[in-house]
Amino acid sequence: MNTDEVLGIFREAGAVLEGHFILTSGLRSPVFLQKARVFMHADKTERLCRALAQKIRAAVPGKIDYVVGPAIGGLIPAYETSRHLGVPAIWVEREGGEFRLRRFEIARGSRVVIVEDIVTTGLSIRETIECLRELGTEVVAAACIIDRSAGKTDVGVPLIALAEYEVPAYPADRLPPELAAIPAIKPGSRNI
Ligand SMILES: O=P(O)(O)OC[C@H]1O[C@H](OP(=O)(O)OP(=O)(O)O)[C@H](O)[C@@H]1O
Ligand SMILES: O=C(O)c1cc(=O)[nH]c(=O)[nH]1
Ligand SMILES: [Mg+2]
Repeated sequence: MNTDEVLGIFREAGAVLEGHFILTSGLRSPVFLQKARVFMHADKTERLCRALAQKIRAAVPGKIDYVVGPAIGGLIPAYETSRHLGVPAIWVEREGGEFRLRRFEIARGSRVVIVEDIVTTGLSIRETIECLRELGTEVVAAACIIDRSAGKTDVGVPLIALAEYEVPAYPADRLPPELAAIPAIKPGSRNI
């Protein structure tokens, strides 16, 4: 599946929003990919995640013990991708602001692949890697549906993106005037 097809699915679902958005990194952007509007459709989610699973299989040699999704955005794509990989899906979720594996036990040395929805700065994936490494697991790769950095983000492990789509993002004190003129909203779940 190529980038146009992935973006086509997002557009068809009404998931490409325009306005003034506060991203999880604190950056501001005129575009927000509201993945929930895609993931509400099982057929669209299946198409995307089957293709992502194929890309992961081609890129990751050896066994994968678990797929790990960072909640909330990673829950559905991690689950659906794991179904196509034939391995269990678990998740990390925030407790006191930090990602924790609250509901599962995982053996030290387990080989895991993180599956995210969207990557902008890679902050959420790096936080997930930190949590998983503290548990003694081996993070063999991370994957996402759309990489908004278009390959520029370094998360410290190979990042497998189904699509790369570069979208502008600005520090809050360096907004272009047309963005500063629009009230900002924060759609994601960090700090709520
Ligand atoms: O690469 P980054 O700069 O970390 O940005 C991408 C992250 O932002 C979103 O999560 P968010 O924390 O907004 O909450 P959500 O998972 O509930 O959507 C998205 O799900 C990714 O996890
Ligand atoms: O960077 C983010 O927080 C982010 C960007 C985006 O387009 N979609 C999303 O869910 N999160
Ligand atoms: Mg998220």
